Amino acid sequence: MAEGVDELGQGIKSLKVEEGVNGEAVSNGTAAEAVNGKVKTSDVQKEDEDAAESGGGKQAEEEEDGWDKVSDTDQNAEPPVSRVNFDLESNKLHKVEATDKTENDRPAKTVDDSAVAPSPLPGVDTVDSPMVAPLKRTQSERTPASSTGGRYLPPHLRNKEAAGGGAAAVGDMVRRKSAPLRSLTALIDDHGAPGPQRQNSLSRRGSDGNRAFGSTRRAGFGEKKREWKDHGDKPISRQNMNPFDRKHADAEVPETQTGINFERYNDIPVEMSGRDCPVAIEDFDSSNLDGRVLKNVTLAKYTSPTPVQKNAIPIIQAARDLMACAQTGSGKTAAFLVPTIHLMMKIGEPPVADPAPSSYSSKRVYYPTVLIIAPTRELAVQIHDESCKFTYNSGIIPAVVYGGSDFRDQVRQLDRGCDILVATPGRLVDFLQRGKISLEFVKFLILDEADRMLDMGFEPQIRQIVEDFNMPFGEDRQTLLFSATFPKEIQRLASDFLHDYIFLTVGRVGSTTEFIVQRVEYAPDNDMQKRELVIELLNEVQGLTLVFVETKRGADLLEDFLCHRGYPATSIHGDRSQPERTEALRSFRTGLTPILVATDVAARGLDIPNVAHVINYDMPNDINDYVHRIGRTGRAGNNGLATAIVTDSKANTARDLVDLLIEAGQEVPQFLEGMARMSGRSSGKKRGGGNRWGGRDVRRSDNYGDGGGNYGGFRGRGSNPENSGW
Ligand SMILES: Nc1ncnc2c1ncn2[C@@H]1O[C@H](COP(=O)(O)OP(=O)(O)OP(=O)(O)O)[C@@H](O)[C@H]1O
Repeated sequence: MAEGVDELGQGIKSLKVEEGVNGEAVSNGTAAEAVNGKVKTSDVQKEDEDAAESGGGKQAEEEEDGWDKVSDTDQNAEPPVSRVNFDLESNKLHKVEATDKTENDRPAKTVDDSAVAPSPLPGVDTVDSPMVAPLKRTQSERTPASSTGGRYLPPHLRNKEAAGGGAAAVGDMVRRKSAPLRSLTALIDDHGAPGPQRQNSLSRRGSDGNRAFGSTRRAGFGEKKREWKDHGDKPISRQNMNPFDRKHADAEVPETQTGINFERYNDIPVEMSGRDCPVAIEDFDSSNLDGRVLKNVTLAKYTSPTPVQKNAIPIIQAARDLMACAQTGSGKTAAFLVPTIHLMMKIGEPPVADPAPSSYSSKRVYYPTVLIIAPTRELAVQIHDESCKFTYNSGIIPAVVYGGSDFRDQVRQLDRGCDILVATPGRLVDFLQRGKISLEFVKFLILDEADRMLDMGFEPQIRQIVEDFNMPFGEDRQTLLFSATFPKEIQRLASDFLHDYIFLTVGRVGSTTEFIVQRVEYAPDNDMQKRELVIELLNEVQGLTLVFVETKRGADLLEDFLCHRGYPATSIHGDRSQPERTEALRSFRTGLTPILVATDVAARGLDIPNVAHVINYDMPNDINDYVHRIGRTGRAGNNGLATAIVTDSKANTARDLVDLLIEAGQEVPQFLEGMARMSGRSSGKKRGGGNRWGGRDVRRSDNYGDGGGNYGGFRGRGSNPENSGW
């Protein structure tokens, strides 16, 4: 039993805590894996997402077993939990009756099949049928043995070689209208006057002969541009609401007190590598953005672009694939949404956007043009909300699907339109396997928090989504990867999904912003002492405070402790139901409960204004997680404070932390230096020098191309030698 629990009373005593090494609480069944000589927590502890919550398909569950089964075990093993809630009004603690979390909190996995189409049969031609054909290609269709001649082919080349055979055949099966075949760049060329940067870039590229313009490859959009329809009186819920009207959404959330200080980013170093990098824009007005999009940018009160936006917008407008790395809170979401929506306006609606009028939900298939994948539900919802802003009054309709919510509700939402689909991987695979969503007309694939999406937890599922469900590839799809961190090995893996991409860094890859003051405190491996330290820190700094812990149970315990001591706290983690998670975030955002105890489920992407202080109660084992966690404060050029509590059992993190602090110009306490020396692990190379954080474009350190930033003849994993003139 963890120390300090007794004092919390009977309700808390019933909580069971496993003791790990050094008495540290660990989640039941958690697997710790040694990676590169350091311990990396399993994805269960990270609990990022969908995990066991992808509502249905057996295969989806099996796919997820590899990285979430432990979570199931954890839940099943957990005894009934009593909670103590703090009532702000009465200023009292309430003990809530014991509930069996296993039964009550666990999101339903089963889906009412009556609401969805039955599994499609192979070989059904659905040209005139509202029922969809199987979207999943078989292995033999993807990689015909004859086409490979028995030699090993990396996954990205398999698709290409198979395109003339199995893949194309299956693609034909699901094409609902006989649209002329157009590549993405041909569409953009035909359907809109390109901006100056893109013209330059495209003509250069054309003269290089590196990319097949006007390719006759199947692309699904017609010769004739179909404008995005004005949906008039159709009930399109979110579109009917003004996303800029604070009345309908987070009206209770105070406006950002400190304002946006993006001019503070102006000195930040920007690096681009790749062939024919477009010139950065200076302001939104000179960006040649579609008028509707520009209007929405103004409505969002974005007066000038952030550095990542200045550089990413013209790259995306030029139809180039992009791997972009920029610091937390620096505006990456708009950096990919704004130009993508601009291009959607240029190319118009795909021919399948119209459902057959008589189609019932259960038989309809949804064909997004843009697919955005994010690791957590909350982040998916946030990106969807941002999409609603930038597509306002454009006729383009964003939708979001994520685990832990009712499948049928999400199907109903898709009925209103699904031009931009934001999804978490598990629920998306579920929809795909049920044939409810087709990726055949996806022109833009965006991975937010891309390094997380491609790490060992999510990568198999992302690969499955990209390779097994008929999504266009190569030049028929534009792929955009964004994150604040991009470890080298993930960069290498990511290039499987990219085509002749540009690598953009704003600031150092994986660095923290200098607007965040970082402090490090030593504490013994003793929860009681750590908790007292947290109380001290809470007394010291007023304002919204986010406290990160390692385990779900640890989050519950700390929340209860704080409430017991009269501190208004709530928590968010993977064992809480979706309504509980949503409510916890809302209550934190609005300041009703200004302390949020969270696992890594809240570490990435969440944009909560005015978080004053991030406390790492448990240091994460991976320094990249630390970067994302502390990035919840100091956003949009504002100041922030982060305090890390380092214990002896976390000495393995000391070296990376020291390097990071030095790089960010922060004070390094002596005890941490000592710990770093004692831990016996030397970082070897300096951060930013192409080390494992991936200080820069991995293509440079891997001796690709000429190494000088011009990769005209660069041959990355994602490039097809045939197309790139090799
Ligand atoms: N050009 C701009 N002008 C004003 N505000 C902006 C601009 N771009 C982005 N913002 C705001 O800055 C905040 C941070 O943006 P965003 O969430 O996109 O950051 P991020 O780089 O994706 O962070 P993270 O790495 O944590 O995901 C948001 O509140 C967003 O609305």
